[in-house]
Amino acid sequence: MARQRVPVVLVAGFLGAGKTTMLNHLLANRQGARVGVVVNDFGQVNIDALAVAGQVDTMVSLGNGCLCCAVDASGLDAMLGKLSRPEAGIDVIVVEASGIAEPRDLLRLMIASENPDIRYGGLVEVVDAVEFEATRERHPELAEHLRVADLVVLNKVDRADADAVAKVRGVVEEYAPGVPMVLTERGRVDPALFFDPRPRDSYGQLSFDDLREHDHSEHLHARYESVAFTSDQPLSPRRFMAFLESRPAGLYRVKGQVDLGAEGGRSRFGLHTVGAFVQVERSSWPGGGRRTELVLIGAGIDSARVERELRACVDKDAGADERGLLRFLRYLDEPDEESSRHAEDG
Ligand SMILES: Nc1nc2c(ncn2[C@@H]2O[C@H](COP(=O)(O)OP(=O)(O)OP(=O)(O)O)[C@@H](O)[C@H]2O)c(=O)[nH]1
Repeated sequence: MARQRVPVVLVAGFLGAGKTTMLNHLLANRQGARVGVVVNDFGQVNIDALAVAGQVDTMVSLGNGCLCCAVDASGLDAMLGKLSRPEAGIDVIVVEASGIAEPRDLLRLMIASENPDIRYGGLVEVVDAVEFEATRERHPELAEHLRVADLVVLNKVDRADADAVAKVRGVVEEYAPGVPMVLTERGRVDPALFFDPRPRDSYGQLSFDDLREHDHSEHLHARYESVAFTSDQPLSPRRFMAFLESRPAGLYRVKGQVDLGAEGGRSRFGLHTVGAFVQVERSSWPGGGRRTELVLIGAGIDSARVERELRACVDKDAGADERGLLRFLRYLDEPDEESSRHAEDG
């Protein structure tokens, strides 16, 4: 089995948009997952939630100043390296950019990172629905931030009326066509958008986490859809690649394993996509046999259509399409093969 890489989620957004509020919500609702946090200033982060997870010693403060200025590639890499060590047992790392950090630079650092223990977990841009117009005027670079985002969290919708929210949505969609968007109050996104909860049995003994009061505001969670797809027959590499390359707008994450009918030992393809980013890892099938299992998560996606499109990829003769498979291998993330890439680059 391939080593589990720790996803690194980048959270960006202008001053006061609600990044820290969202981070605290994630910490309070992390369902057993261990969260590593990198922020400039811990002042408002719910340290209790981290303390409960026993992660205090692995927290890394950047001190004063903007994250992008404070770290060069090796600086952030070193920090991520510390947090992603298998011994740290962390399931997800959230990097909160300061109000003035350039998300594009962070994204570059992430994509260029050679740390084998991490993978890109998405760039989330938190947008203040009330202040959107004012922020846009003051910071025209907001357009660029939205363009590179994998997910837009349109926050503070409780403070804007429906017309105003619709208007902001329209502008965001213009700047970031096809980028999934969730509407939130107090940053209450569903943590499953970012990371997977830990299976109960991996907790071991009853932890503080089990005793803690959880945030039961389920109904306030931003809505998203999740589609599970399985197939005992292999998928045609060509058709599956076409599906990946024209993923429906709104599809934020795809994760799982794919059987493309390939022969040989390491023919299980583990797949992670977030936004436009695609990462494929190769490993052996476990004893139980081969089977495609995918979970697709998005906001405003047509689940029936996604399932139909995937079903149409099923091809019992998939293994015969060696050329198609070779093309798919471009996505492979291995040191001696062409590494994973951002779809924009290709
Ligand atoms: N009404 C309302 N207030 C919110 C919401 N989200 C956050 N706030 C408030 O907005 C203020 C700013 O939120 P923060 O989470 O600190 O924002 P931030 O993006 O981390 O801010 P910086 O770190 O300064 O960039 C706080 O007073 C929050 O309580 C929301 O959805 N609705």
